[in-house]
Amino acid sequence: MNIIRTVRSVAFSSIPNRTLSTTRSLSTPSAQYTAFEVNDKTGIATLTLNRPPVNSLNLELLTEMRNCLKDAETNKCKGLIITSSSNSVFTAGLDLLEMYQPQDERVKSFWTALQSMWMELYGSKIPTAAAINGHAPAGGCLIATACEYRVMLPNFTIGLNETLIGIVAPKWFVSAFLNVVPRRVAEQAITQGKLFTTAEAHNVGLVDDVVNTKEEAIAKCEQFIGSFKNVNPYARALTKQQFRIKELQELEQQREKDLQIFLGLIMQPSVQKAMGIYLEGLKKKSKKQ
Ligand SMILES: CC/C=C\C/C=C\CCC/C=C/CC(=O)SCCNC(=O)CCNC(=O)[C@H](O)C(C)(C)COP(=O)(O)OP(=O)(O)OC[C@H]1O[C@@H](n2cnc3c(N)ncnc32)[C@H](O)[C@@H]1OP(=O)(O)O
Repeated sequence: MNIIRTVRSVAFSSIPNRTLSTTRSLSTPSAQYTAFEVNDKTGIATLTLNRPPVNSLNLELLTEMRNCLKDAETNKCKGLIITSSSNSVFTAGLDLLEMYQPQDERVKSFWTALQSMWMELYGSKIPTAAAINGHAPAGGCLIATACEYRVMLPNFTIGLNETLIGIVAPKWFVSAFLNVVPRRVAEQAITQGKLFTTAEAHNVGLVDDVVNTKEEAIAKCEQFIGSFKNVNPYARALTKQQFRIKELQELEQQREKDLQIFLGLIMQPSVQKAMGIYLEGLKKKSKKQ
């Protein structure tokens, strides 16, 4: 891949207890919806989702996320932090327009890219952390739970709300959720399509910490990644794999079947109708604001 390296100085003087540092921006020429930077001092990469207004995950954004993750691993970064450029939305989840009245080839590529992105993030060798600085419904929660650590800002929401849209969260969405939330809480919440407030999410273990600002969230993620500094990275990666291999193998072996189930479900007229109504509701709400 053709990686452009630029060196960009970032003054951290406004952040207490931080020495001046630099970040390298590694970005592919086509990067449109993401910013990817590596802190030269800590070796930690930050992937910022930047697809206004709500960072909904379309094929291009998913592809860019995969490229960033690959860059972080190839460049032997100490860890990866995922965050958002928005002040109110981490990501609104999958771009509903990819699934509503979709084109055949595009929707297949879209779902396949989502599967790949999830497997690469969930199974990543390097430590991963989510600085959730906004709402994280559905696919947003999927990305957060694929990471090893989550910190969230107050008064936002997170969860798997698919049933409220008339769609079903696939098993692999649920499996990562189950890593952090007790089974009974998960079953009730996901069948109800519940979105947890930050405080509720913290209470059930869906997020590990709550802080007030994005800077504090990034610092918490750095702290988490830094906690592995005395751990052999190879031993760490293999140990992580032992915890996650089952879900990864399950999806890898069922990829085609999972795609066909997805297509079968979203192409049902009743599902298309429910999605259309949901989208319309979002648009009406957006116009009122
Ligand atoms: C056995 C089963 C196996 C397989 C199953 C198969 C398939 C099903 C699996 C499919 C899985 C899907 C997971 C998903 O991620 S679906 C997406 C779920 N996301 C949501 O429900 C979030 C919807 N959005 C919101 O609630 C709000 O937008 C949000 C709280 C995030 C932000 O609110 P805010 O007030 O800041 O913004 P809005 O005014 O609401 O929105 C601005 C514009 O953005 C559009 N929008 C919002 N979300 C989406 C989205 N997810 N996709 C596309 N577009 C979105 C919204 O319509 C506004 O548009 P305009 O009016 O400005 O044009």
